[in-house]
Amino acid sequence: MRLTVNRKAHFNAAHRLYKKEWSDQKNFDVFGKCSNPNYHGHNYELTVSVTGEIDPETGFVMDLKRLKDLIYTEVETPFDHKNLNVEVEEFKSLNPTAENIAVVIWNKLRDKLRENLDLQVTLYETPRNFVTYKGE
Ligand SMILES: Nc1nc2c(c(=O)[nH]1)N=C([C@H](O)[C@H](O)COP(=O)(O)OP(=O)(O)OP(=O)(O)O)CN2
Ligand SMILES: [Zn+2]
Repeated sequence: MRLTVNRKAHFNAAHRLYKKEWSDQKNFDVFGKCSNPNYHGHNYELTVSVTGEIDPETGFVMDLKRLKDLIYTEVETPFDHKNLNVEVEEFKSLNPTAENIAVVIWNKLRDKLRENLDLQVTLYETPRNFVTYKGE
């Protein structure tokens, strides 16, 4: 019997969607207002979902306190109140779209979870724009 435990988190961050090889006009044509050279911010909402068997001894799929601490260390501390393009190593050479941010978060958390647990991340960039990634 496999169940999913979920933990929500949030972070505020600035970004700019652009390709450095392109002119500001071409970036605007492709990425619109999110290519503003002076950056802009989002209130990102994250849901991390971990699926596995219930441990008969603890009754846990995974200790949600440990999941909370992992998200804090791997996501909130490095991303919250940061300019993603400028201050976060992964996005110095990777466009910080919601898709790419979700993949980076998934990879960071995947490394810290037991192999028999499945992981999905859902990232809201705005209240109406969100992406999901489960490593496929
Ligand atoms: N596939 C993607 N498309 C877009 C992304 C993205 O990360 N992946 N990002 C953006 C912008 O960064 C931003 O998310 C869009 O902002 P906006 O259009 O203002 O979105 P809203 O939901 O706030 O817009 P409403 O008009 O209020 O619905 C663009 N595309
Ligand atoms: Zn944006």
